[in-house]
Amino acid sequence: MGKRIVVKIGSSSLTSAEGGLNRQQVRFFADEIASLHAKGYQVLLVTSGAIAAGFRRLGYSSRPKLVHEKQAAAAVGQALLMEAYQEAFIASGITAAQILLTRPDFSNRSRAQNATRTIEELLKQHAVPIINENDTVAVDEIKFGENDSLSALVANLVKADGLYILTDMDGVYTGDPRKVPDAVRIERVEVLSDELYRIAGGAGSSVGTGGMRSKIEAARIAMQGGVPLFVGQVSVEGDLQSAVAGNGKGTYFASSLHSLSAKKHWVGFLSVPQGRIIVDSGAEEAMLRKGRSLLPAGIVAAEGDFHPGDVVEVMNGDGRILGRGVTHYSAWQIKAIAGLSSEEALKRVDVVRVEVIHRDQWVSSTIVKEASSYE
Ligand SMILES: Nc1ncnc2c1ncn2[C@@H]1O[C@H](COP(=O)(O)OP(=O)(O)O)[C@@H](O)[C@H]1O
Ligand SMILES: N[C@@H](CCC(=O)OP(=O)(O)O)C(=O)O
Repeated sequence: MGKRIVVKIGSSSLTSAEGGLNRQQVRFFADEIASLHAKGYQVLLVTSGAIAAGFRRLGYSSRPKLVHEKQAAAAVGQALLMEAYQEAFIASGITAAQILLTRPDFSNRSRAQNATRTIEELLKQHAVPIINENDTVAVDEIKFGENDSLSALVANLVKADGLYILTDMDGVYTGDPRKVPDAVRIERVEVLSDELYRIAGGAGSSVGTGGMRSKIEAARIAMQGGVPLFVGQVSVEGDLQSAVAGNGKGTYFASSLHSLSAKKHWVGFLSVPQGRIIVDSGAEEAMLRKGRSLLPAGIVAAEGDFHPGDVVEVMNGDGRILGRGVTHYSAWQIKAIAGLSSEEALKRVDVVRVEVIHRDQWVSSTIVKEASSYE
């Protein structure tokens, strides 16, 4: 692996269940990063913990649930978090820099370019960019909520050589080890499978948010962006170096051979879907396994009010989201042609092309192999 890496540290590694920052842990991680920095690595840190660090100080007895309460807690906690990191990094002579991002900072081209330029300049000056979601302004529909996906998008944005998602478990197990005692660790993942999504559960602690599920989603984003990743634990001195060297306590994910085009990356990870199209099992099979476009015959129904050119989610009859794509039909046009042959559909509505979603504008939400084989 090369020398530009993104390290993500979760709330569960930095804070206690009762709320409040564990400064010793902050110092520990800063020292681990400093020793890589001293070896010439460019390190970007994506850190969670603002809400968990701030809620008690603000007077809540447990992690708040309502959005505006979490935002208020984050406003307090983010300052505490940065203060602790600044102090810890200064001890190693490293300048830390705060960067707060929201989803539009990735999806809007000029904002993404601005963020990239700032990050490149910080790295050039040997600083460590410390990134978190801008919790106080992120509105619900576009919020990451957990930082796993954010860290994967950052890794793709800066074309990192590796992403290291650190958590309180030493890897992805065949079941949540807190609930399945005989679960075993998965050492290496070459291709994501439905099985992996099934075994990855939610958060194990009261401060963590995404659990293993959001780490698998982050893996999908990074792998398809061409970035290999590690999900695991760094708990004693030297663990981060071992992880970077390839013998860490965790699970390694290979990057996909064919990374997604910029357009597909936007459709799959950055767009905000405007509605849903529900498809039958034949269409599901054609789209997921055979890399085909979605045709009117496979459509069951449409939900939401969307227009041609919008991004929509595609769902099967069991309520499972299969992926996202750009629709060439509006919601009402879809209602008029659902289940019809292509020939019949073209007689009923005036559209530019018969495919409802073309395979070139579609990203499957599960299996990397199929998704990238469409390229
Ligand atoms: N298959 C699995 N393998 C390992 N951990 C799992 C699995 N499924 C669920 N988990 C849970 O995910 C938790 C880590 O996620 P989370 O609490 O969100 O941490 P963080 O704050 O570090 O992001 C673990 O503590 C564990 O209980
Ligand atoms: N941006 C939020 C992240 C919330 C969170 O708990 O994320 P994570 O620990 O990565 O599951 C914060 O700093 O509190």
